[in-house]
Amino acid sequence: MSGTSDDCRNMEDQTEQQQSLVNGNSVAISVNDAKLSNGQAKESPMAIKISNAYKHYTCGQKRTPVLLGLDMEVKKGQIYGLLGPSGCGKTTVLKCIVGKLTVETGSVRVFGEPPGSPGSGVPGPRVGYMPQELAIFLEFNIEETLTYFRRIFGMTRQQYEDRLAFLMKFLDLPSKTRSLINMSGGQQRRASLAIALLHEPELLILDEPTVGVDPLLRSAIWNHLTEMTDCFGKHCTIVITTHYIEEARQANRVGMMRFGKLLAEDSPEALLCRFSKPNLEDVFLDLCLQDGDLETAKVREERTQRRPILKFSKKKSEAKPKPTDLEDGEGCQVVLTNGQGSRPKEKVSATNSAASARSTSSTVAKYIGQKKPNLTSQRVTACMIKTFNRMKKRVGLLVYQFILPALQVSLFCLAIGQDPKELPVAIVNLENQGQPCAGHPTQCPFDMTFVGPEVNEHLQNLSCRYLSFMDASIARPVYYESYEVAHEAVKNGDAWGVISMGHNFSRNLYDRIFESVANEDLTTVNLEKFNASQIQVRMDITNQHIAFTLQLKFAEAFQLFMEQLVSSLKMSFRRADNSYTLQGMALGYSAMIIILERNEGLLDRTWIAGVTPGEFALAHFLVSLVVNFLQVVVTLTFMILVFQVPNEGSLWLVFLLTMLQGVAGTTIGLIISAVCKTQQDATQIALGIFYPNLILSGIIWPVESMPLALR
Ligand SMILES: Nc1ncnc2c1ncn2[C@@H]1O[C@H](COP(=O)(O)OP(=O)(O)OP(=O)(O)O)[C@@H](O)[C@H]1O
Repeated sequence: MSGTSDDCRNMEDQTEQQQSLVNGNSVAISVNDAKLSNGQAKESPMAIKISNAYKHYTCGQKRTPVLLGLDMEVKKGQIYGLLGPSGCGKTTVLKCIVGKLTVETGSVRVFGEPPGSPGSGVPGPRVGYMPQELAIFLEFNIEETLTYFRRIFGMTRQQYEDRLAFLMKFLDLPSKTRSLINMSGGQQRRASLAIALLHEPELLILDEPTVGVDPLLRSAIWNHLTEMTDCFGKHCTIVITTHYIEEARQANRVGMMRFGKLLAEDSPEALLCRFSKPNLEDVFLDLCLQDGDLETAKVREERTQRRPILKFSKKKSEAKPKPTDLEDGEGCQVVLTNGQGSRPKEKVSATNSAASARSTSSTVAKYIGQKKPNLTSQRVTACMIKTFNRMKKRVGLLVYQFILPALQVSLFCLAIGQDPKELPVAIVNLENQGQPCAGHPTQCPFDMTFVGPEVNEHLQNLSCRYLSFMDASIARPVYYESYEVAHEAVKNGDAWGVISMGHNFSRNLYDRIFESVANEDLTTVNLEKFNASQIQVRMDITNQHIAFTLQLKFAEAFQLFMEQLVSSLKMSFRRADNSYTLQGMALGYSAMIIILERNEGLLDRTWIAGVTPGEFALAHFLVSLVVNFLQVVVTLTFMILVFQVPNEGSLWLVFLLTMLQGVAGTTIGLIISAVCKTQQDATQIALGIFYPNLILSGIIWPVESMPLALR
């Protein structure tokens, strides 16, 4: 440990102006900012100002307080190190700054405006954000990743090429075409940092950027950050959180945070001086002791209750926490460590500092002061290209997108809508003593004149002729000698129904037809003969679909039989038309897309880069439209060309209707994606929607049979 009282006195001269108290009304000025001009301290404009911020998270019934009257000030051109133990609320503060979260009481101002306000540029190109999680497209390579953000930020190709070359060298990244998934954890974090640095924003928000980075590179990163704030009229402001408290010695100003408030905020030197400690960790420990070390969760809870979070009082004096008294720094000693974590002025030699300076001078100025430009189409295009690229990378998804619909249609056409096969049907033909009809003629002679059954063998055994029109591949006849036995077989499940015809079926049917032709009035037909000429059908309707199919087949056979018979009698007969409607529902693929991006942290990054929810949704909608178009083409091609499903109307209307179904599916998918946090939730909701849709759509049962309200 070494130090001199002269050093400390110099420091005190500067820190007199700093007043680094959390709730101090005096203006805080960092060491680097305390430049004298005409003998007067020139105050840098404020980049970030957080006043009396309160916030809590709600998880079910549980409210977790996170910010408890936080005050924080960051001036333009500063590197601000936000330090504190895990869970104290650092990330929450950063998210409030970039506009991802809002505070419940108090205010947050970035460049003088609330984040998210129109024209503030935050979220947008004025800010570069590196979240704690990786938040990168792992299936992309570095170039593809940075190109996505280049499009969002509207950088020219030349600017991008220069910056890419610099970042590759500076961050020691491997080949720009290597997939991120094949990189080490440290390389992935550096790629994530490259995204935040790409457009050289005015405000850089870095949430633990040096985790998993080796000391040499960590030092180079700090060096670069320092250059960014030093070289351009102090326009670039950096807020950085880190677990390595000592590396924050290189910041212009540090805020020490605990339990949702700042215990102290000042330059590292001033803090070391005031507390007479050799390092910032010891300073933090001292501050914790002052704040009430070993403060248990219970004590904290009590403190929270004393000062309710949802207090809308504007009286700052009531809400602010007790300031840490740093005023007693008189006579303190500046304690210098052995060069580790020295101030920016004593830079650690950066491996690529020259490259850094070159690059920054060539490109930074182009972005400084740039407000959120009106680049809607550019950002939508960026999101669309990114989504197409992601699809291209995921072969499985591509298969899902285009091959699955074709497979589904094929399965649908093969498995659904076909007639059931080989259904046993009990036949009781008493006219033929219950025996099969082998040997009986089934054809009427051409141009036969009706002369009566006695003299025309072709009109005998009409029961057999009727049975000959039955499609045996669907209704397989099983002959029984009595109705009772046949009925028993149906009851036992050996047959799906009974067709029975009486002893004199042909004669009675002939008489019935003859008499109706002669009298032109069916009501005059003898009732006994009428009954004896009927074909009796009794069905097992436990499976309604099979029962309906068989009834239809029996009716079709009867229609054909009568058509032939009546035409042989030179009578007219009108045949009814059949129609078959196939209805399908397209499933939108989009239900998972937003969830995946959100869970990977990519969505936040995209928001903070300035893409609005509307632009993001539009991009996904347009991509879905293209996907739908191809799906519909594949589906209709299979249905119409391969499976020959008849289309009686306009093909364009069929195409349009199918597209509209796809659009409906996509829209539902986007809504599900927006409201669900996990893929499991989305799957459950999608399934939950599917069944009511299926049941109410009329596919299974006609809508006409439903209660009016359901229709
Ligand atoms: N979405 C959330 N819902 C409920 N609680 C949350 C949520 N996000 C954070 N928290 C809680 O809020 C507190 C502060 O979290 P935050 O991430 O801001 O801490 P941190 O200081 O950044 O921690 P670390 O250094 O470990 O990243 C923690 O107790 C955390 O569990």
